Amino acid sequence: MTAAPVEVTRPSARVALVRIARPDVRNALNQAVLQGLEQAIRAAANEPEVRAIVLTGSGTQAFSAGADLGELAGIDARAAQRTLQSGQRTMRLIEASPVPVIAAVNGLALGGGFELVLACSFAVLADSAQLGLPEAGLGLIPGYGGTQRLSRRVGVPVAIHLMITGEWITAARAYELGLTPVPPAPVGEVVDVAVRLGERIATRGPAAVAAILFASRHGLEGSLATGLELEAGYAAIAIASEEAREGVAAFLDKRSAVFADVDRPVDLR
Ligand SMILES: CCCCCCCCCCCCC[C@H](O)CC(=O)SCCNC(=O)CCNC(=O)[C@H](O)C(C)(C)COP(=O)(O)OP(=O)(O)OC[C@H]1O[C@@H](n2cnc3c(N)ncnc32)[C@H](O)[C@@H]1OP(=O)(O)O
Repeated sequence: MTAAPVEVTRPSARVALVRIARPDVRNALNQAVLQGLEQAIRAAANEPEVRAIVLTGSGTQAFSAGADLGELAGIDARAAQRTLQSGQRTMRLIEASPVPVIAAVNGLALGGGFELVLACSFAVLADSAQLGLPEAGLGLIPGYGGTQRLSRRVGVPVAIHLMITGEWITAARAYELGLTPVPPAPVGEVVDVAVRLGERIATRGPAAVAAILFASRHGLEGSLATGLELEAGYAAIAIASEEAREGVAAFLDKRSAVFADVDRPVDLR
């Protein structure tokens, strides 16, 4: 019997802990994880006594290495679209949760893993953590909200640089960029720091907390919704592309991708 890819525990009465449990593949996000996260967050947010949810990865190497490239390699266009929509739905659920979700980033957060951090309302980074969006090197784009949420955290120039170069940033650099106001913590303490933050949040009025989360996003809501639609459209183009097939195959073959020249850029009309 395969272990559940998402585990939920209760480190304190008011705080639920949701852990991605696929350390052998750096907590990669396959469909089972995305659905498990959706169920876990929905269930925890619907428990009246839960005032905060901490989300982390198993092991100390990765929070999550992003979408499961092994699962992506063999899927057809319809399944790819389903995967895209499933991930977007999970991120949106986390972002819109009236009970704040705190990412306890215990290691690498790459691609969809970084997008998972960006969907959370709070983040505590391990000082050994690194974050990056390598999708363009796979012929993909950040399709789980990264093109919209990163720029809203760190500004468009930095977001574009990170998405196109695929460069990783350290936890210290992420803190400098304002990705989180919480200073990096030792990896062995990152969950405890996040749980303590959850307990502090639990002392605030739960209705007030939910209202602040909704109101603070409202200003972005319209543009965010439009932006996410635009991203979804371009992600759908990318996932059906020869570039993506070559990028994902190259990763799995443990070789560098060789992308053919394009005769024209993506239709920008
Ligand atoms: C075919 C046409 C394309 C169809 C596309 C359909 C798309 C559908 C929707 C997508 C929407 C976008 C979502 C998101 O924005 C996109 C992504 O997240 S893309 C993934 C981005 N992540 C990465 O590129 C990271 C890849 N991993 C690495 O770079 C390295 O593994 C690492 C994380 C830096 C760790 O390196 P090491 O410590 O050296 O360890 P290994 O490399 O040996 O890894 C150990 C083990 O884990 C497996 N693994 C790691 N990452 C992934 C992953 N993302 N998916 C699946 N498996 C992963 C790795 O293969 C090793 O396994 P083993 O070889 O031991 O079996």
